[in-house]
Amino acid sequence: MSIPLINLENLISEDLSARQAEMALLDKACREIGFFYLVNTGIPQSLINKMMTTAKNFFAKPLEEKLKIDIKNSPNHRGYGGIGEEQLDEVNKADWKETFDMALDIPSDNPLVAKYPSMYGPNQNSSDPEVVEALQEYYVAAFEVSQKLLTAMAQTLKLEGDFFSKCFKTHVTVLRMIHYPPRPEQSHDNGAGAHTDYGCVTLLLQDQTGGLQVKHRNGEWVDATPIEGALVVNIGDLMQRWTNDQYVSTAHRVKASDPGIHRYSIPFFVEPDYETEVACVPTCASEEMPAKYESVLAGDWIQSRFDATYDYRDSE
Ligand SMILES: O=C(O)CCC(=O)C(=O)O
Ligand SMILES: [Fe+2]
Repeated sequence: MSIPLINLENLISEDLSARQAEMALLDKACREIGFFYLVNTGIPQSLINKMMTTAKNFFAKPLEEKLKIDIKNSPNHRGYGGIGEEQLDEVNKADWKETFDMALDIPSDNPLVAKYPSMYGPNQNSSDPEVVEALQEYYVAAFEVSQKLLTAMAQTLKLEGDFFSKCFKTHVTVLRMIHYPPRPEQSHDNGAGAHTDYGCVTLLLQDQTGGLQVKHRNGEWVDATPIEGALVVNIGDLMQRWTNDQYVSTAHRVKASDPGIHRYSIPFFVEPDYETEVACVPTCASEEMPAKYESVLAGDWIQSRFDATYDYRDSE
């Protein structure tokens, strides 16, 4: 079993037959494994390289400096998360990784901030302007890719093209940088514990180290071997729910890095406006296959999943 490859250029092609052929591949990937490589994304290699350098530079800063923007001081989950902060696998050890999260910077006087303070609000930025600038540039580029992809997914599901993308006005999409330092002892094999992602789709930029594994339906763990210039895309739980389990949100994990190895990855968690009502899309229900889930607000759903994985949120 391998992870399929989807060409974004074909998905947005003027040539109808090229587009339909790629849409069929996309549909199959979303239904069967929920993971695919996305190539020809239009994100320049220079920006990809800049992001990898940015991640290295950011995490190489002294802990004291990173802790000035500690995620524990952010009501809306922005900033730096130290090693051990997150435990994605509820049974095994905490993840051997450090993280940085940012999203749309919403001024405190926006009513959405008062209404949903744990999701909306300002970022906690690095004091290094180059880091801030690179992250902002990449956020815009990755968002553009996500909207093209969601449009293609809507078309593939025989919905209006803007069915998903219209739900991204004040969205809660998160850009994260992750550093997996070498594991402290041979027995600690958890870079990121086995989990599914919460949102619509995740676009992952990874370095060339490897370590990400995807759980196939037959129980086998498949390596998501890095491909230069490609993003690894996966379906999240919200999209699975939205499509009545037609598109699958698949478990994945990251092995901890070996001695001397540092791995960097940059996921972009594509998540719609908080108040998006997520109810079974019309083309995914029928008499034989009735809607399985109650409608839910996207933000409430994501929030409930967050609470399960972050220790420091338990007391809130
Ligand atoms: O670092 C990776 O390759 C994947 C990370 C991941 O799955 C996540 O943060 O949700
Ligand atoms: Fe993930």
